Amino acid sequence: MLTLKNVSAGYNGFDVISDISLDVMEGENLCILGPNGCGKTTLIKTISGLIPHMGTIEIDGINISDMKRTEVAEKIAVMSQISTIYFSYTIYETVLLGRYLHMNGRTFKEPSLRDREYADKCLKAVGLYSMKNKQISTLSGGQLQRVYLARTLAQEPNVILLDEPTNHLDLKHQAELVDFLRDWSKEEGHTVIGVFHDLNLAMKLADNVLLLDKGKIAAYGKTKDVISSKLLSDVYEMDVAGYMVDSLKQWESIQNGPAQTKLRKIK
Ligand SMILES: Nc1ncnc2c1ncn2[C@@H]1O[C@H](COP(=O)(O)OP(=O)(O)OP(=O)(O)O)[C@@H](O)[C@H]1O
Repeated sequence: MLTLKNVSAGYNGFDVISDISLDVMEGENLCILGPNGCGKTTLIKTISGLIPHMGTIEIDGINISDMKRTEVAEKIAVMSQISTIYFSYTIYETVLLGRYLHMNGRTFKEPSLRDREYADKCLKAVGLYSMKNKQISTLSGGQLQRVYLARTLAQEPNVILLDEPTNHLDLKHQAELVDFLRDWSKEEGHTVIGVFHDLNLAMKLADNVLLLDKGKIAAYGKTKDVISSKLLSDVYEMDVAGYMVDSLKQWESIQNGPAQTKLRKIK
């Protein structure tokens, strides 16, 4: 569905990612992992056509360099990171912006019944329907992140690209997002590619993992194979599995340990 062949890209004439080749199939969840500054966001920006690249990126066999930006946007949607809000729209209006491509020249003020129904469907999917008339400037980081997810879904893309989509979400909403993305990716014609720092979430979501190190592929393959590989610890320069097991032991000791002194609720 999405193929990269020997892709390199960067800024001001310097490559940040180089020689990236991958093949993402319909129904697949691919997680991109790697330490800070290794080029994960740059790879997402490259796939979405935001920065120029060398090499080939194809979607359904068509080179994205031969497609108009609107044609790429019909196939690929990027769930943006939270940025400064300059204009305050309502949640509903923000999600409706995701319908722009489907509006065929109609203005933002006159969405069709289908546009409105689809925006509502996306709002229900992220659990924000009941507050759809709130201004986005009044939302918490986690709520805003869910609005952006709804806007991305409203675009009705085949491929969703996510850059650290869970960084403002509480534990429950992280788990819900991962479940949601897994289900969404298994619908016909869908694929999810996401950057995650949380390896546990990546393990829950990913069919395959791409591990980046200094802009190059350090490992690429089935999630279990990449996560269990020694390369993971080499790239992160720490004993990743040991760290995870230690954390788990602490949780186990809490679960199995003696009753804790009762904490008083502060009123
Ligand atoms: N707009 C830009 N102009 C110049 N250099 C940039 C730009 N954006 C990123 N870089 C550089 O490219 C490199 C990779 O950055 P990128 O944001 O892709 O990394 P990342 O793996 O997503 O990092 P993190 O995990 O910290 O979010 C870094 O050295 C960064 O300084």
